[in-house]
Amino acid sequence: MLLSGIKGAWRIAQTTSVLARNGFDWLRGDRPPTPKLLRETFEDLGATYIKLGQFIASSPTLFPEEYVEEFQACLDQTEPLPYSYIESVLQKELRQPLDQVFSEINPKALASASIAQVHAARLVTGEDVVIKVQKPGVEHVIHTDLNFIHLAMKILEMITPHLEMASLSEIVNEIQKSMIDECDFLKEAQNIEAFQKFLDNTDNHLVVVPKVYHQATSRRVLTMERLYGVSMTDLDAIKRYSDNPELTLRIAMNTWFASLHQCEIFHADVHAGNLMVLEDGRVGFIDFGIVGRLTPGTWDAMNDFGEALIAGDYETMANAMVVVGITKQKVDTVKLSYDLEKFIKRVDGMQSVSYLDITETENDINKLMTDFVRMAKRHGIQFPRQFGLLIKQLLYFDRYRHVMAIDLVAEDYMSFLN
Ligand SMILES: Nc1ncnc2c1ncn2[C@@H]1O[C@H](COP(=O)(O)OP(=O)(O)OP(=O)(O)O)[C@@H](O)[C@H]1O
Repeated sequence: MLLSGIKGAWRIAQTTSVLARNGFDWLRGDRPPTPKLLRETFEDLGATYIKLGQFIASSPTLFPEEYVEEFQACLDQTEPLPYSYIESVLQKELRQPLDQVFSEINPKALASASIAQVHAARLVTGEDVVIKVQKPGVEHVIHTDLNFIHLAMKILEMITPHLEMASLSEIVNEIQKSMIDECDFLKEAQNIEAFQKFLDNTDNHLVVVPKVYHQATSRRVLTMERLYGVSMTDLDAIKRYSDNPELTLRIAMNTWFASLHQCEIFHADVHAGNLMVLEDGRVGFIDFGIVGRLTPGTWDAMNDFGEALIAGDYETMANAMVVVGITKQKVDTVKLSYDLEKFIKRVDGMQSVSYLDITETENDINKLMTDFVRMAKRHGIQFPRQFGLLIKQLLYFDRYRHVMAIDLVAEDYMSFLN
């Protein structure tokens, strides 16, 4: 889509003024901006750039560690927009009087991020729902921000000088595609329903995803069943709803692992805030905006990796890493297996940690991820982003396991993997 008309012109003016305010002289030179300056600028520039920042934060396999680290702090919680704006999006999108769809909508937002705002509501048919409403203008900005592509290429080129132009433009395309996907709530609805189908196929009644109400859903409005419970960040609250928190976590992990090869998508953003323990003790998965897809080859290698991990067979793990990664040189798998052993022992040694705080956990996990990626790079292996998402998720679950003092035996891992 072309950047056109007054809105496009306004957006250019807006971007230019933020850049000027933040002293973006570096754009004309060769020196990259400091990670902090870049992050603050992205936050000022709004949704498109915040998403670019989050992409950098979640891609330690691609970007330098100081940027990945700094962008963990890229804020995606914003002041809620006044309800009148949200109401106008709802009216435009649902194309019918709102009181024919909802008997009530709470004007106070439950949550507000750069792309969307979430409100609690009730359908005229009586069901309690939440409505995720895209903020006005977001999709237009993301579709038409041509100067975004230009600027993003320039920024990425500066912070990753070792990457070739071809891979850079591939990355920018991937970023744009994932942003556009995240703005299409019909896609998110499809992801939720793909996961539901997987739960049905595997007879899994212990995990739920919110039911989607299609009569009140569009590209910019997602109306779904309201799940009542607590997020998994709150260990004490979990204990209130579950007699057996270990089992609850086991169920969440087990389900996620099974989805890797039995579901067409996997949830690629399962931090504790997106996992809920419901009042009846079941586990709820929410926020399917970021998902991954595994190719059968990656799944097989991942499976080998997992089985070798259980058996303590570091050389087979090293071979599996070579299969998944992109290598330009011959990898010395014996040396790699020594480094892997050291790494796994370090992860195992982090048993003393006893918090589930989201930021702290993110920090620790990113540190481990960075080290893992650095180790692979030292051996000439570059991982695709999907594999990075997967390993990060594994480290997350490993952290939950330690925090909840769950002693998983080898059979547990095996059952997760099969
Ligand atoms: N089905 C639901 N039932 C109850 N609460 C929900 C539901 N869906 C979302 N929420 C609440 O709204 C918050 C934001 O929802 P969601 O994560 O889908 O939006 P988001 O804009 O992608 O936010 P973020 O990316 O910051 O997590 C959740 O953390 C949760 O508190």
